[in-house]
Amino acid sequence: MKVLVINAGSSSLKYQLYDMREETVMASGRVERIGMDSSILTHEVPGRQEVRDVSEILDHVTAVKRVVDILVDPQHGVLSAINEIQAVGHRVVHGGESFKQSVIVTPEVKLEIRRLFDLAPLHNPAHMMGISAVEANLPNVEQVVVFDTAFHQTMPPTAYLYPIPMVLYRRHKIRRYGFHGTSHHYVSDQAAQLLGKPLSEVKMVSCHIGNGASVTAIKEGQSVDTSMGLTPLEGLMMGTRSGDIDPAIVPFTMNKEELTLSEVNSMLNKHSGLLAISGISSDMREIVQGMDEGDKNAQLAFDMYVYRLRKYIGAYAAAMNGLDVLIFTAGVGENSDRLRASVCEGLTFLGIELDEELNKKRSKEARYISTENSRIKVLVVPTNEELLIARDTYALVQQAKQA
Ligand SMILES: Nc1ncnc2c1ncn2[C@@H]1O[C@H](COP(=O)(O)OP(=O)(O)O)[C@@H](O)[C@H]1O
Ligand SMILES: CC(=O)OP(=O)(O)O
Ligand SMILES: [Mg+2]
Repeated sequence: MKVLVINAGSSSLKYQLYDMREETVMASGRVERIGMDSSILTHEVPGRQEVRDVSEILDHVTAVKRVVDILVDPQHGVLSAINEIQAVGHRVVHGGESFKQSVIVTPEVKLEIRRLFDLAPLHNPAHMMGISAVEANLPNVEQVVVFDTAFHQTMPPTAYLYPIPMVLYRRHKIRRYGFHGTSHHYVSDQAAQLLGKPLSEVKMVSCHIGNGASVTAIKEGQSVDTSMGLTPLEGLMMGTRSGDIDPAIVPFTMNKEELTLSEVNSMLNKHSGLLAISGISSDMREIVQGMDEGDKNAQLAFDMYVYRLRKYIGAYAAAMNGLDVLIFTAGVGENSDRLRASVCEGLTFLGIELDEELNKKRSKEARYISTENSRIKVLVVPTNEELLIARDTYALVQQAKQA
């Protein structure tokens, strides 16, 4: 079976086409700047040269059409007809409390995703556009949605409730949901395999450090706490997001600076984090470069980022009364040995001992970066959310066929 995986954002759409027989990626790519003056489609087929196409793509329906067209293109494509795509799996960031696992898309499921627009205004409307765009272009294909929140539905109320009036939870479902669950789930499985131990025997802290960043405490293979909350703003300092701040800063700043709700939201989501402190960039590569050139603000941004991450790791070790494995994943976690070294430097009291050589080695494989004697094992595990989405999609569609 061929499964197309789609991660639709507000102005971008990433895709991967899988052949599920061997779980191979046949093609992958992304459409960027949807709805802007010139959109860019980048398409890659393993072993062939990357294709870049600049044109006007005004909406997600057109974006999916372009993706389908290039997949069947005689020169750049990998399929002879579009009906070879038998199922489409979508990443959906917010599944609220309704979805504890992936599901086949039905009218009820779509209604529920719409109901959750309020809780993930940057993400869910874009995912819904992706789903509708597939309906328009591939009308007879089964669609599956895989939620970032699903893996975290095992958290106990002590972890997911906020100490605010309970009526807000009852009326509006204000609670911690957590995100990047597909990634935390995938890397914890991979880590257990690498260790050769069942998940039931290990306490893990998984650090997904990309553009968005979150930490999860995983006990017996289940998420027991995670740093993102009602929305993907809480927790760690990120590229452009503040992470944890005193909530009183919101009304105080609104008052002093005469900001509207949407302005303060934009300040915390898009103009904070590494970008705000460094004044340079939200990209960790540029921060590290700035540090090396002696830029004090870049150094401060890096130090704050590390300090806040280290505090979460300590907190989650306490939350689980122990820690056996620390995992780094996603763009920064997989690629920045500097970040990993700095985080671990302050965690020797826990029994973490990093192997400098192993930490510096570059590889696409899951690997140890701690010394043999390190009491807590430290791993780098490349994430693969798309593969988990493809697997869930395949499994659900197979099940539906047999039913
Ligand atoms: N070699 C590197 N060193 C430091 N950071 C890196 C490196 N390569 C990528 N990154 C960081 O990874 C981030 C993207 O991570 P990624 O997980 O792909 O994010 P997302 O999926 O949220 O878009 C970039 O913003 C960049 O800061
Ligand atoms: C939920 C979230 O923050 O996702 P991303 O890291 O893709 O922005
Ligand atoms: Mg990501």
